[in-house]
Amino acid sequence: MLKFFPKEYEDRSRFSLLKESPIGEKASLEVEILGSGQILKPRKNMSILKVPFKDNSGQGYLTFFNQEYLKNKFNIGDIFKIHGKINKIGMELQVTNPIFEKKELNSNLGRIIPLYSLTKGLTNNDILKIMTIAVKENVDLLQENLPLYMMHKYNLMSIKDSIKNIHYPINSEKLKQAQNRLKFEELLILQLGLFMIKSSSTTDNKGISFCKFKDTKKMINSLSFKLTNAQTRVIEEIEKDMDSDKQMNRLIQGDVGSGKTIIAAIAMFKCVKSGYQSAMLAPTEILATQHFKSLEPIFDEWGIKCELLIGSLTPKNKAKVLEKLKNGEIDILIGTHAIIQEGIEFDRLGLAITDEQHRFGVKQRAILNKKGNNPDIIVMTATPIPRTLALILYGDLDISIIDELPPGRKEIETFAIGPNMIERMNGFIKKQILEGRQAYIVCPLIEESESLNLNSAQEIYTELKDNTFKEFKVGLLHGKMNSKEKDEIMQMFKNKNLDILISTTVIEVGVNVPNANIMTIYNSERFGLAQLHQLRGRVGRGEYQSYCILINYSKNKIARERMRILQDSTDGFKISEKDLEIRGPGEFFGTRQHGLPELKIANLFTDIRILKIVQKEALEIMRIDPNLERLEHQKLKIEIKNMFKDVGEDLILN
Ligand SMILES: Nc1ncnc2c1ncn2[C@@H]1O[C@H](COP(=O)(O)OP(=O)(O)OP(=O)(O)O)[C@@H](O)[C@H]1O
Repeated sequence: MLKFFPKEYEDRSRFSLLKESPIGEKASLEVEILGSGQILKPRKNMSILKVPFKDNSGQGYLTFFNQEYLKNKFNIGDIFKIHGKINKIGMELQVTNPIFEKKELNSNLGRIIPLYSLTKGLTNNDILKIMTIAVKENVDLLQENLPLYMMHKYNLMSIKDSIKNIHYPINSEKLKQAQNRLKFEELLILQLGLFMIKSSSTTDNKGISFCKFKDTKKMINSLSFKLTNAQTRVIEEIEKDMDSDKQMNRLIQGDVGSGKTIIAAIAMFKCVKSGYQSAMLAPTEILATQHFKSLEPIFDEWGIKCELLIGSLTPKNKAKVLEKLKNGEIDILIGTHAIIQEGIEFDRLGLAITDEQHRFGVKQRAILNKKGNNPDIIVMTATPIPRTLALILYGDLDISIIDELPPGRKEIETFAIGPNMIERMNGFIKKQILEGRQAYIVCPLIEESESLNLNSAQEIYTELKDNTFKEFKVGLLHGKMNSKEKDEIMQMFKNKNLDILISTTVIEVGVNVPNANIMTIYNSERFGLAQLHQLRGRVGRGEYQSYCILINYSKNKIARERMRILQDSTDGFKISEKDLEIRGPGEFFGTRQHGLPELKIANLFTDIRILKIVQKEALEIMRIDPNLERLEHQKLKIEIKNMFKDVGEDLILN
């Protein structure tokens, strides 16, 4: 009970005067009852109890709907504390269905009231009552998890006072202190846990040493382009990991178009040349197919056998691929994440490459480890995350960053427009197509929806194909199509059999069609900035000047400001930091999606200030006491195990 924290608070500590309280908002008043209640029956099945009152500013009525039984509670001259919404009906001021309490029973009014998550049959008042007992009878049993030196250093509130104040705040300042202290502890436990998982998974897991094949230079030299300095550096980091016999767990972070695919290819090349198999897992079938089509010819030159495994294969072909994989005839398997879940056996899996959308937690690693002899793991991400957060979200991985784009890329010109400019925009698209280019048009929905007033891909497709762009070849792509249909459309667009591709966000990650130079996004206000940046990254991948047009349907100031951020910057890191600043955590992924334990009180995004301090302390603890063996750290260790139990990672926290 004590750790069942309120989800929010209602400040009923400040009393106001009736006449000064804003109409339509909740207020706390101290009132004197002027007369007995009157019951009105405006309709059948409806009664209104009206009780006249006054305070120092004037008179009004408490009104209760269908609660006649309350009539006897109010007697002339009684003083009540009340809290409710102030309404003005004609000339009358009313407080509708207020919470009320006789003055002498001072408990739930006149203070900051915690509001808890409820479920059917359980009211906030029930919880308040139980919590009062729970706190009273148990709070003294609590012991500090945080080491004393840390409590002193940051002047943190004691655990007993924190728990008391979180459930029964004395005032808003004490509440803040209590919250900060509990957040501090929770974030520290999370961060320490992640650091420990990282050290145990890198120091304990003996992996494969790929030193038989040290030199990837030949393959690199045979490429049609020269690697950027950043790519070269990242390859060196990967090779170092691969040569060592520790299991690699590395995250490669690179902005859109920074050239991550080729890095994956080079690592797989090294793996295969050392006598092992490699798997590359993509988030969508479209992407898996694309990787296969671009990498297969490269590997073919080196006599490396590469296969694609996706849902649209016939059972017969699938069985063939699986058979060849098992007996070692296939060197590289490219597919979606499904390929590690299904009953697939490798002959000698040495390296798995995946993307950030599926965090490789212990469970996934365990599956993979079983499929090979602790294969190396590379996770790729194009989502730029500020370092503080990367340490949490990927706290168990080593991080490499590709902070440079291939040379010769032209900056994408970004425009934010209103719906009134769509016609002009279409004119511009026509002109570009006539010059030989192609365009993407992205919509937030697949089909029309009655409840959401948004553009759907289906609608826009019909409209553009039959009218606006009827002289051009227009295609439609969305997530509900089967993989064969998706692949066909994607292939047609790649081969320039389509001029315009209308799509939902299924094209968001990784799609690479260098001839396409216009990205148009309907209802851009509905997307996250990081997502818009990803979508924009689908253009500007070739030699042509590229354009991104954001159609913003919102008049809201923040929406306009967000569009401006995209117009002003093409740096993914800057964009995500700015977005966090103005929008807060909303659009960024939650901890759950990353397979992290659920937090009870801290928020990774809004509590970034605390997180930064905590990270410094966690690093220091790891330096002086990596296994948390010192007496003052032992309670933390127990809490870490508790926290990670839900995600199954307590297993490796010895
Ligand atoms: N060093 C380089 N010089 C020139 N072109 C490069 C270089 N590295 C990669 N490319 C090309 O740049 C394009 C983008 O590369 P890639 O698809 O690997 O990007 P990415 O990092 O995966 O981006 P995204 O996250 O958008 O998928 C590809 O056409 C690729 O061939």
